[in-house]
Amino acid sequence: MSAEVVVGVNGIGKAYQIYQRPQDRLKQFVWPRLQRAIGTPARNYYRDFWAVRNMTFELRRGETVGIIGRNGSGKSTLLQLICGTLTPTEGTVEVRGRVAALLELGSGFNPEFTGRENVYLNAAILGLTPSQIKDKYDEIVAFADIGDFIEQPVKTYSSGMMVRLAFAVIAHVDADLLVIDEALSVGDAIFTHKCMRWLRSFQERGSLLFVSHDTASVQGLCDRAIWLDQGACRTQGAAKDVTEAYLKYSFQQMGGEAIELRELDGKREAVSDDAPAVSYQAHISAEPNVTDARGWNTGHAEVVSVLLENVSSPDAGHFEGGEIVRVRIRAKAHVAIDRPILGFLLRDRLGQDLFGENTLPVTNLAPKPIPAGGNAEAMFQFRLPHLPNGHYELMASIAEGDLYNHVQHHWLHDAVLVQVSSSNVRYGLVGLPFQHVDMRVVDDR
Ligand SMILES: Nc1ncnc2c1ncn2[C@@H]1O[C@H](COP(=O)(O)OP(=O)(O)OP(=O)(O)O)[C@@H](O)[C@H]1O
Repeated sequence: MSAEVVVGVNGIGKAYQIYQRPQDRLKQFVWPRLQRAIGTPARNYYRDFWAVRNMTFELRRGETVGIIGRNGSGKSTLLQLICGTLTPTEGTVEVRGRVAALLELGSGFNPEFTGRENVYLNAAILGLTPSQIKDKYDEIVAFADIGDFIEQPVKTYSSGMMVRLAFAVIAHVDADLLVIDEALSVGDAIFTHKCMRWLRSFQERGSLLFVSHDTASVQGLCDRAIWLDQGACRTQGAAKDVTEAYLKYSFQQMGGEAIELRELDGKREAVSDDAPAVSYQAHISAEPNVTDARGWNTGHAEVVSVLLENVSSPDAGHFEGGEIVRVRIRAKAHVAIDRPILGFLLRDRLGQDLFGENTLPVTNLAPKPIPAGGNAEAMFQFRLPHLPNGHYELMASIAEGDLYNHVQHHWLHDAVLVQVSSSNVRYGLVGLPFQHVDMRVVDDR
């Protein structure tokens, strides 16, 4: 296995023994031994069911690979084979480095132990020494953010709390490979954002295997994807190509035999007709979160308030896509800041950057120094895009310097929490204000 390969899966397969009737299990236990003892050929009372078969692939250092497929297609089995919690019936798996896995909910936890005891147990299983665990314990607990429940038995946890604790542990064990099985979907929006942010920073140094039914997550997070179908690899390749093929297959399955989805070559004539505009009503609320926001600071300057407000009614607290809004960021300089830059960025629940801006376009040529103890306010006015339903975070920061060389003095990941509901935008990251959508039957036979 080359030095760059973190996981090498070679012709791996896992077969389970399936018994037609309960008594066959007993027969299988007794007869083959007896038959061997008397020297007659032993017969089996089960059939092999291959949950995974003939899988071969490599995961390279720094790569993120997504695994998609229908229920029962073998995704969890494959991950367990890679993590070593299942033994392959055939083939080999080689893994280089420390592997941390978030598999089935609660697996790896002893329900009778408290959160604290489970942190020690899990981190030790993952190879940390007791003193390393002691050093990281406070960080793990802060990341999990489950309050006093950390001293309660894990059997009293909600599924969200369980995943918080499990993720907090795997995020602090310096793993080379992370294996994550769908588990994040039970966390709440704020925690999912936090995990996605953490995963994106982890991707810069480690490798990730990620199972999800959500093709958008796989496209957003993964370089490559593997589509499993009935235990076998149906296709693997660039995440975009594989997820598109899977999506087409899923729609085909939903439509049944009555519908045939055929590939289009993209060379069709444009249709241009007058039609009514699409209405994109949605409820968007924005909750300022500066005091509870996560991030970092140098102590030189501080973002003191961030508001997303409707220009026509700033106190309303809610608005719609397509309206003119503004982001107002107020910052205080604790020492003199010669070349301040204030900026913001809106991110979706997967941590994908949707849009943002900073003051460099106006301050790069004409810096506006803030004296020590002074304040500055930046305002960005724009037409709010139409957004799909979901939770978003508005990041805000104050930095010092220029485009290429700057120090971020105060960075708040979630300075404003934005929630969009009842949106008509169903596809993509943002919706466009379509001017015409129409359909007519054209009789050109
Ligand atoms: N212990 C077992 N004994 C017999 N069959 C098993 C066992 N564990 C899993 N299977 C079977 O193996 C197949 C693959 O299961 P697996 O859990 O890997 O699928 P999956 O793709 O992760 O499914 P899901 O998306 O529903 O989580 C399924 O048909 C399942 O019924």
